[in-house]
Amino acid sequence: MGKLRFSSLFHSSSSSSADLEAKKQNRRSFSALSSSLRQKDVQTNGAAAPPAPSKPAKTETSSTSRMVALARQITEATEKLEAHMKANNLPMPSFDVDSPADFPKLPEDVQKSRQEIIHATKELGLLAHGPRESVRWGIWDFLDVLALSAINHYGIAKLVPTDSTITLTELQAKTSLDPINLARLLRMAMTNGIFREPSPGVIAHTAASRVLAEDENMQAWVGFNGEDIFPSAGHVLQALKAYPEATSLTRSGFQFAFDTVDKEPMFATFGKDPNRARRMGRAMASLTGGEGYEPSYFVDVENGGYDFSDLDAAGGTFVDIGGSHGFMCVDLANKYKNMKFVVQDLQKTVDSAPNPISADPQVAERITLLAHDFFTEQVTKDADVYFFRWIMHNYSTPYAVRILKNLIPALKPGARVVINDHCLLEPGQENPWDERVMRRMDVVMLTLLNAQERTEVEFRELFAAASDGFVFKGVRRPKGCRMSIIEAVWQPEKVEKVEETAAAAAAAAPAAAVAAAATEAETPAPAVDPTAAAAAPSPGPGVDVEEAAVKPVADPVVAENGAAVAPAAEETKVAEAK
Ligand SMILES: C[S@@+](CC[C@H](N)C(=O)[O-])C[C@H]1O[C@@H](n2cnc3c(N)ncnc32)[C@H](O)[C@@H]1O
Repeated sequence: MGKLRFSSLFHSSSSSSADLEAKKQNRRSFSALSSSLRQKDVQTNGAAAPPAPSKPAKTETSSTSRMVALARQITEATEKLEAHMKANNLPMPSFDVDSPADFPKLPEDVQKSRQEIIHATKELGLLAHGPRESVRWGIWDFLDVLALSAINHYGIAKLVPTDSTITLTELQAKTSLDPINLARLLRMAMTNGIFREPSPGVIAHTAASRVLAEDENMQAWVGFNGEDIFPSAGHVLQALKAYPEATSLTRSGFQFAFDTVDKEPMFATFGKDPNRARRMGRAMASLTGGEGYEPSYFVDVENGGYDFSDLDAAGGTFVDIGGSHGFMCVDLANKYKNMKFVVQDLQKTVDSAPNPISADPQVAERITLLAHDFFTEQVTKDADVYFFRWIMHNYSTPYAVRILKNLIPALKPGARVVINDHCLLEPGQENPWDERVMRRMDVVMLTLLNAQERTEVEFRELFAAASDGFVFKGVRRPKGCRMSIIEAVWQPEKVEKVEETAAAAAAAAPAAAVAAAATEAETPAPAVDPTAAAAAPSPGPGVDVEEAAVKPVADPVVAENGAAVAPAAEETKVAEAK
């Protein structure tokens, strides 16, 4: 049950191609299963219909008309956006230092126009550059990161007054950067609308550089990207060459960049450095506070969020695993007045949560914070919902399967497992803005953690790999939200049925054939996870593949904030949480 039946999938392949296939499957999904499921999923999963596919790419000969079509689209969409802003007395977008840093929440159709402008200007720009020049200069984008990262590191934005200007010489006196390097970095950033130079040698803020001066979470976001992700990205090729399967938490670009290969996962490194950990925490706050990620999308039923009315009527229990400081449970408890909530996270996170968790006692008394490591068996038994938000995408398949398996001993029939994460659509199905963000996030996950964003098929396979008892319910996505709601329900009778069928087949088959089949089904593919291979002898027949892969790093360094976390001392029953 729940074992990855690798060898049966490719028993006819040569051993080297089988190795390769096993590595691929361990990383992303089980491709043979994927292709057979893909068509069915589209028809049966109940997910919100994907947006209309973008127009097929035009051939070179029609690029002139495409350019004009894009220009018209940009004009129309811009006029629509501007009309809305004017009609509502909203300030027009501008680089001016006093311009608002964010758009207000726009009606759906106006937001769509805004997205069209962003996408069509990008496409038009690419066409106008032409293929060769686009590639030549596209690869230089890392220099934008370098300039912004240096400006942020030296805190230059905070040294520039918001209501006047400053000369480069004056600015230099306030930093250790000499005027020449200061000027070249600033002028590079100015090509992206960050700072301006109203007269030679005189620097002033734009709206964007002002954000950098005033928004601490944005400073952390730039710092985390520039000083942690950027060096890691520069080492991904090295990591992939050394460990092409790219599943281990201790062999990603991050470890190659910071000399921690086979020593510790990124979160453990951050756990030893409070400043770096704090910066990442703030960077995450910046990200998750951004457009399309607000927790309200999950709560707002009218907009496609999750409706817990039935559970509320029954006084049910919701467990937020890796729930940080419990903000999602606070939002839900504000809406649902009878449900109980358990927020589980690592000890350090639980210890730093606000106390009380809400100023409203009716909310606070229904929320329990509990130290629990999700790489150990679930301690809150018989809850109605086990919820993971921004968790699964931090882990490659072997780890993610282990996390799901750890739920099983606590699950009652009908228990729901709800994941709130990105869910990748087929290329061209996603709206272009979200597609860009999500594809980038997928590669960030590879860079730092050898982890990944997933498609619906891959989520389905994750549950299937954990146990046949998880019945996949599908994926849906609240309107305007970038995160999807992925759900499975625990139906243990399914496991029993599968086991009965297997037993009946065994009884009917000749003993020798059954023995051979069993060996084949349970023998893991070679080298499924390099961490396992390095730390333990190759697992033999009957060894659970994911277990072998996860074990060496699950204890205890896998803890995301780096704490060496002991499993919770005692089991917590739902009753205790009430
Ligand atoms: C990316 S954050 C997501 C937080 C929250 N769910 C949200 O939606 O913002 C991951 C969370 O998982 C917690 N975490 C990491 N490893 C963990 C583990 N082994 N057991 C429990 N929680 C863990 C972290 O402390 C952090 O709060």
